[in-house]
Amino acid sequence: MDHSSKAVDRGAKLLAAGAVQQAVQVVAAAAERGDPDALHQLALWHVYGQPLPRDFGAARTLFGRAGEAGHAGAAITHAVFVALGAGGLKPDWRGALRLLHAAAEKDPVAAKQAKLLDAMALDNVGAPAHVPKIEPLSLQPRIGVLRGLFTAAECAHVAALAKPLLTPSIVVDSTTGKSMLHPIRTSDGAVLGPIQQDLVLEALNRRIAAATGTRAEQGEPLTVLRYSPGQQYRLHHDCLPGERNQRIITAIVYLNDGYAGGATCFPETGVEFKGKAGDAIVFANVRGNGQVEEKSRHAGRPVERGEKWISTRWIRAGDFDPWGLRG
Ligand SMILES: O=C(O)CCC(=O)C(=O)O
Ligand SMILES: [Fe+2]
Repeated sequence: MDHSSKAVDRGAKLLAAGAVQQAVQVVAAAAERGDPDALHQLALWHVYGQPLPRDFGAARTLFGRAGEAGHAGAAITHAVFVALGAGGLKPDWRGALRLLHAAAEKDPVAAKQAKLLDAMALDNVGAPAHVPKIEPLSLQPRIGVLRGLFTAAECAHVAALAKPLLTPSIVVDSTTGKSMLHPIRTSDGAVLGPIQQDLVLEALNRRIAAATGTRAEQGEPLTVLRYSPGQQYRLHHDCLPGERNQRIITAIVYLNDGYAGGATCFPETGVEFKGKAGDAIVFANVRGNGQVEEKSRHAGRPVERGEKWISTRWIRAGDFDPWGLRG
């Protein structure tokens, strides 16, 4: 958030100085007086679990109060929390839409989201009425294409949401503790988790779930990657070593086209694919018996000219809720 109240600024300074209790007191007192930024700050602290205990139920209530007090971003996050069932409440898609439409009356950002959502044919639980059929590229392993899974406007929306959050793919070397370039992936990336996302993104996540025959709860947060010329994703497997709740399916939506290079390829199958903006490639990372499918190894070839934008959804075997958002 660009602007914040005096109390929130003071709280940040106190926190930085190690005066944790005072920081919380100052911000909580302002929140009690109805300061929207202070209410929002308390909500975020309950999400981070620092300096307040992690509590998605409390965060949800505070986002709601901050939104009602006029904090536009909080109203949007509140709608997402309602849709997701954050804090152990029942997911409520209709309720979330009502909240967003109410916010849209005053906030142009919410209005734009509402417009994108209004253009989607969704049922009562936010699932799409129609999804494209998977066109097979390979049967063993299963690799297929979903043409036009996202519209051009939706692709632009996802990219715009991620853009300010993109950071270079760096990893910390476990022996030296130094940051270094990621050895496998050289793109810039952003993870659109519950507090970065909006209802449009949630509807798209539900569309990916419907199109892959999975439940949205199985999905990791949507990740956006941007490759500049020379950047690539070297040959890898999406399964995680030793993971019990494995990444069984990957769905990659191409958010743009027109760049040179950058095809997605599966060397062990001969499949090489480059989608048009809005197309998705979907593939299985495990076999029918749940064992890792080695032939699903793949790479994003180096981009030669222009920028390549994709969003990836890694889909787990079971529900994925590492923060206990749904209680
Ligand atoms: O950039 C690509 O085409 C591949 C991306 C990828 O492998 C992934 O996101 O898991
Ligand atoms: Fe991958």
